[in-house]
Amino acid sequence: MKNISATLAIVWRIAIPYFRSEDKWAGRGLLGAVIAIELALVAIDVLVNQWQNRFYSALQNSDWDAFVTQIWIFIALAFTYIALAVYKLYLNQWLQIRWRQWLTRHYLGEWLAGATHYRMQLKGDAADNPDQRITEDVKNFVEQTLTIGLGLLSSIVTLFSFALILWGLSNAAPLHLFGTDLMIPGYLCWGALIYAVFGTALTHWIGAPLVNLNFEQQRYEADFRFNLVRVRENSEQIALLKGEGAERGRLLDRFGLVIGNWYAIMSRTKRLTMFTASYQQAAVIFPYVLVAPAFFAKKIQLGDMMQTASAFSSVQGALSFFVVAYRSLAEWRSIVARLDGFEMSVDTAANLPAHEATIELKAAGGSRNIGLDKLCVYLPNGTPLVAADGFAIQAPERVLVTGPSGSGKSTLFRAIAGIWPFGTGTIVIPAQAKLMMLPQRPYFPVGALGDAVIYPAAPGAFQAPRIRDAVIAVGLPDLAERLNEDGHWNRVLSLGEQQRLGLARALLHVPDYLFLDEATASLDEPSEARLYRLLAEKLPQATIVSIGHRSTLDAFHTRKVAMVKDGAIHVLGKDDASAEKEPTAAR
Ligand SMILES: Nc1ncnc2c1ncn2[C@@H]1O[C@H](COP(=O)(O)OP(=O)(O)OP(=O)(O)O)[C@@H](O)[C@H]1O
Repeated sequence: MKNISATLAIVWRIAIPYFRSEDKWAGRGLLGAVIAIELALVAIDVLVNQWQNRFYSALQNSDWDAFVTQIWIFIALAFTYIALAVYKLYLNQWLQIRWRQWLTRHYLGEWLAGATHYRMQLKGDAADNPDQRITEDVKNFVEQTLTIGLGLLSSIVTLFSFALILWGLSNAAPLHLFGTDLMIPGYLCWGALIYAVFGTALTHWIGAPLVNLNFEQQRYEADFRFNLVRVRENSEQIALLKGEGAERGRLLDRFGLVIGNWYAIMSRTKRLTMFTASYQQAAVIFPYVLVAPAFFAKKIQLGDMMQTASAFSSVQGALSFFVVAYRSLAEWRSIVARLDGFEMSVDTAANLPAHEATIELKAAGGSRNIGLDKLCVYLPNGTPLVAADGFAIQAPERVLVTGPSGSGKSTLFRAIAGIWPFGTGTIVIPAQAKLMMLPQRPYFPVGALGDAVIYPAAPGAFQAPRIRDAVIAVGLPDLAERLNEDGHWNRVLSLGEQQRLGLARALLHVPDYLFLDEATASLDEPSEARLYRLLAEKLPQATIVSIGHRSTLDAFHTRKVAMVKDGAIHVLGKDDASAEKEPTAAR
């Protein structure tokens, strides 16, 4: 019970914001219409139930006129039912797509706000496969919440309407046993109730493990899909390393989990279906058994008996809502749990400062320098990695940061970019300063080459000739002619070409601070030198901070700072490797 109310509270928390959003009137209107239709359909069921009594009585009495009248009534009821059923589905689907649209935008907004998506990864796997949560889980949540919610409403209304009818029929057809009438008020109602409670309890007992099994199934499926995507993304590496055998093994291992869990679901579902199917079959005959003695004793007519059977099946059907919907409920609960996990993970990542020791990022007016004060950057598990104190990057100098692999150079850049929260101390950034980070492997969204180069600016933000000039300037005249061509550029271009395009991106965006994290490491030394000279010429005001291992880079920087090991951590510029100097090659 506690579990159910906790799940319902989560459903409420996930569902309600849409009905308070800017689309609330459409959402509420559609929901109201769908509920009204659902209730109207129950009313038609009640009318059909009463019609059954009249119809079978007309048959039993061989009354032709009454029979024809009942046929006309049935036609009218049937047409109304068809119209309502069509619009029930249509409006329901309409509501589903609007709700899903809103929820997807909402989740995308939260997931892609700041660096939340990145921080969620840093904090481990509270929400595995966010892609699945934003696609399938949102879709299924909306669909199933409506199906289950409306099903429940319809069951409750049906239950009360038909319980009243059944109560009346119980009095008209008293329980006739061993030649005597037993006056048990509403005995048909009680019969249906006992039958349904017994069914629900047994269903829950048999089906409870399905909730967890469904949760696991979705996780295994998503993991399998994710690993297939990774193979596709890294297919060149895998082909070069002849890793196909290893990949096949790994993928089949993951698929094995999908299969194993599926067998568990099958076996559990088989047991559940065995019970629910038997239960539903028994429900067909049960009401006849209850009223047959009264019928054979000629206490009631055929019409009464048929109406009773139909009303009983409606009451029993409504009471058995959980029996019938158990599998969907189990799936729904696992979807709700997954969305809840996603929301919590987004929340934790977005509010990391509230929970952990975090680096304070300060925007300073006036100064054009970046300052690192009493800074200690940690790994996500809390291990200190790199420290810097009283360190300033003075605009527009050119700094080369060197240090052994794994000493924390890239992580320090991430901290300065504001996406690495773990640590203590302060990073002061000039207010309004435009920072740009260029990694060794730049990211290009799939699409037109021109749009990929200017990313993250929106398509059209730069005039085509400007983009062309930048691409030519970095030494790619052939690509400058293909700016409108669509492609997966990270896959098509060589790493050196990608790095050149990364620099073209920097030329277009004109940052105040440009951080190059081995961003030219795949170029030969003369090309690297040419590009550094290009940066000096085109971005004279920019402060450039590079990470690199090549000694030839020295010539393009005014200061070289080393990461020096101090105990377990590295310290930035503890004893500056070289004094300030003029960059020889930039002159
Ligand atoms: N998300 C993460 N979770 C756990 N550890 C991490 C994470 N990112 C980086 N590290 C660890 O932090 C250390 C520093 O990594 P970083 O990439 O900053 O090194 P680096 O000095 O730039 O090395 P390189 O010169 O090889 O590029 C490494 O030991 C790395 O394994």
